[in-house]
Amino acid sequence: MRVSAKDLVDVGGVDVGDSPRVVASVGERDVGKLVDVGENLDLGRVDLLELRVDLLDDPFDPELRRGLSNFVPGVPVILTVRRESEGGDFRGSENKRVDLLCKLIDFVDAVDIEYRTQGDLRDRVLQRAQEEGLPVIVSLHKMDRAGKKDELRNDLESLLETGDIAKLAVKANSLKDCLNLLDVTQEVKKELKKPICSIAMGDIGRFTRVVAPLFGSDLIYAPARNETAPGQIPLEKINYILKNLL
Ligand SMILES: O=C1C[C@@](O)(C(=O)O)C[C@@H](O)[C@@H]1O
Repeated sequence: MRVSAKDLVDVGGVDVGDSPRVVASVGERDVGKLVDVGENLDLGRVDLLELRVDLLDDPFDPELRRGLSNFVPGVPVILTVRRESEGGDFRGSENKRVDLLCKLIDFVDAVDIEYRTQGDLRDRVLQRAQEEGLPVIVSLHKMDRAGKKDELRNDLESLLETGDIAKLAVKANSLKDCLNLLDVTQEVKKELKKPICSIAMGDIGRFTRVVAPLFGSDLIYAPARNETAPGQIPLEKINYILKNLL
């Protein structure tokens, strides 16, 4: 296995890899609302922002660039244009999606690309990010299943071979799925010491969103306003739990 990721990854001045970071995920239908979320966000404990551009009614809205520049001063931004098969809402072709990612990369601090993106298109994003000196989160979303431990381990290792931060989000259909994911997260973190994020989506997996950091997961995604994935816990609750329980 050739793991190229560093132990600690700098996302716009925030280190990812040594302690859990809270990512507020912003999913709005238009740029005006997106800017409004940015202006009114109670930062509590928000380390990073994720912009879910695929959730905009018009992801190509020229106003978006203006909205993105200095979105929330001081808080680094991750760019995501999620494809439909992995829980997103982007309706155009894969070429268009990758074009958009590459165009908007100038305005952000990190980019998220799905591992299963067609090879040459994925490489385009990786190369563009490298040119800009930006870290890449390589993500894999299994929307209806998790898989056994071996599969989960392979998934995390493949992600780490491809990008700087590995993000594995799977649908938990049983408590066993959650335990497997936590177990594998702990093992991979212990062995490879690389930045990873593990999430069990859905109601059954909800608790993993706050527990996974205890097992070595480095990112906690929570909605800035609207839920952007099944089973997310509101940001205020995440903050409360981090402050009082973890
Ligand atoms: O990949 C992820 C994680 C996520 O799917 C979640 O389950 O919280 C939310 C998405 O916005 C983000 O891009």
